[in-house]
Amino acid sequence: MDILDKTVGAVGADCTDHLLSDTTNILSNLTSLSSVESILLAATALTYLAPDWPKSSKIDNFPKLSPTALGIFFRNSFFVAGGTCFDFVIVGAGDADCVLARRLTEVAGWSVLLVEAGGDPPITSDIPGLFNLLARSRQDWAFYAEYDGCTSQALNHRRVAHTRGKMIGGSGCLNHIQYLRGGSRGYDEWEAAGNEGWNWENCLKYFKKNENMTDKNILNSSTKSYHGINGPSIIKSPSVNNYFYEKEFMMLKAFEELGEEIKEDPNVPDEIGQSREFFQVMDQKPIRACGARTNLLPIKNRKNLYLLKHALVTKILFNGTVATGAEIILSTGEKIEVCANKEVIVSAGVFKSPQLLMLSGVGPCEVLEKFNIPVVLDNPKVGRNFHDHIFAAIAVTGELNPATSLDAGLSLIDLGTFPLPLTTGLFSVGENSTDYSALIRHVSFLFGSLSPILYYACFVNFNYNETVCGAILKANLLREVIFNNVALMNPKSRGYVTLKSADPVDDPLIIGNTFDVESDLEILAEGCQHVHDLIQTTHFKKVDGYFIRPPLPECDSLDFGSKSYWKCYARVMATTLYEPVGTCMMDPNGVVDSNLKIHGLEKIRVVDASIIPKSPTGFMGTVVQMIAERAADIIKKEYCIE
Ligand SMILES: Cc1cc2nc3c(=O)[nH]c(=O)nc-3n(C[C@H](O)[C@H](O)[C@H](O)COP(=O)(O)OP(=O)(O)OC[C@H]3O[C@@H](n4cnc5c(N)ncnc54)[C@H](O)[C@@H]3O)c2cc1C
Repeated sequence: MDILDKTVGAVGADCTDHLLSDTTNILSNLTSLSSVESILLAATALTYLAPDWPKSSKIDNFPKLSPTALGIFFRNSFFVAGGTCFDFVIVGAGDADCVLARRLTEVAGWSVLLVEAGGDPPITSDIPGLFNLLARSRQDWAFYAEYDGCTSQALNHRRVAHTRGKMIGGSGCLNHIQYLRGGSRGYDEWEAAGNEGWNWENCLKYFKKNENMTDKNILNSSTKSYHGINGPSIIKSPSVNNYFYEKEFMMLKAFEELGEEIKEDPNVPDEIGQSREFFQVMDQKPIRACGARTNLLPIKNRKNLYLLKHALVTKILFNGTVATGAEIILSTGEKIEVCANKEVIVSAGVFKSPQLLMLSGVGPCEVLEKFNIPVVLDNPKVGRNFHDHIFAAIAVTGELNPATSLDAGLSLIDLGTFPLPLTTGLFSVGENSTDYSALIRHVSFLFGSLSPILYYACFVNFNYNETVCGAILKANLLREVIFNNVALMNPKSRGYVTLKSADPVDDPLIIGNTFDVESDLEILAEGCQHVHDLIQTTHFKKVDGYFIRPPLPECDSLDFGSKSYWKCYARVMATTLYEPVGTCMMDPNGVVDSNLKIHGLEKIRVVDASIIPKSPTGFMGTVVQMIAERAADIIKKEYCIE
């Protein structure tokens, strides 16, 4: 039985239940396009060599020995025995962990063990244009939120698909590597909520510390002072060819006609404006420059760095309220325990971190009791405050030009043209155009006609159903499609993550509560309507561009263009922009304090996207790397290391 068949809750009274509609003929023809993708993949793979990722430490039944001493003799093949002690045991080797590993192992006297459930990133991760293929692959945890009976009916199985990386580098190795920090206000709000030191000025310091901006235009501009040039994260704008340059310019112009300002540099803290995109891409080669490559690879031979791959942390061990280590299941099925002299750092991401804490006895008492988990600390906030940048897609057609498919296809090989997104920007809806709470971000992706990548993006990445993707792919047979992600930046609704069972191998239970607060839906609906108006601009009129209106049984009886239509559209089309946060919230009354230590416990911190109390308007990978940079400094300071 398909795992998804287990899902699907009750359908709300006012929501029509239309699960999967008729498959179109077109669609079945288009499935053969995956062979195009295979050819492109094979051709592109030839131009790459897989990097020599750090080796996993060997596991043996050695008695307790100093890992540092062993490391001297067994570089890359040292032993981690049950009971071995490290100064820091880090759960995960994801986006935050790679930064932490780099910074903490700078202290030669500290030993650091990363325990990662996945293995090495595959070649599809290296090639930026192929990141779509990683969704639902072995490297994706592939979580799904529960159906709430009322939203996201246009998705397969009516469930939001939460892709999360399961490999060295975590989600950073399958994300879209767009580099966007967001506005200053988002960070200042963290401090205003009682999280001392987490303000824009301080965060900027750590964004810069992490950054190696290589874009010549930015480095020669007045915004240079906002950027770092000595950090590990390589940032650049893609060197676009004429085709993409022209399209980028066209989109910026179209948004300008809709009344929006054009910005040269999206990473200065102004809130509102449209700009082209910046990415984490290697400087000379178009290879993903995610945290694993830029932070972990360069330090893989440090003698105080230890790594266990294909190893799942199943429990944090406590002595009273003091964290002492971790229980780990190895790929062989063997269970071992390691101990942490200084700290355990939980960095397993927004879904797995709260799950692991609960499995270890830290969380809401009633949940722990339900699953017979001995209580270490009753904290009702663990798993709460879950929120995301929810988006609805507005797809419009561009030029009627079959030849562009060649350009789009070739862009996978000529990676100088990657990535496909053209522009991004923030705008505000509602009567007050500077209303911060009503901010919307759009990301516009261009797909040349007959694009296999659009097929993947629609079905696999965004998980839209056959009816929706059928309409979009039909339009794409002969025309370019501009796929706009219209995303809510400051949602008030909050969901939660909790346990499905006491089995650490089980997925956590994810409840989105997406539009619990009605104004969230109203703002997203207005955003959709605004982006739909692109078709009224000069370029789109010239090329007879149109909005690809997918058949939506829940909405089709409503007046097209009315407020109620757009509200219905936004509700039914709602899905994730992959930026969930908040489940181990940093707050004086939350889960961690401003030093990221868990309230009420000792020798344990959380450092990942789960600590974000309220989503800023940037992309979360960018934000998480900054958080890890600052966390490393906080830790060093506590141990009096300069
Ligand atoms: C498809 C997609 C596109 C995105 N696009 C962008 C973008 O363009 N720009 C951007 O800035 N952000 C983007 N993001 C968001 C960004 O990638 C994430 O927010 C960020 O990487 C999260 O980092 P993290 O450290 O919190 O978690 P992760 O990077 O997910 O790391 C968690 C790690 O812990 C491991 N783990 C979990 N549980 C255990 C356990 N029990 N034992 C051992 N290991 C465990 C996981 O396997 C994983 O490696 C995107 C995300 C996705 C999924």
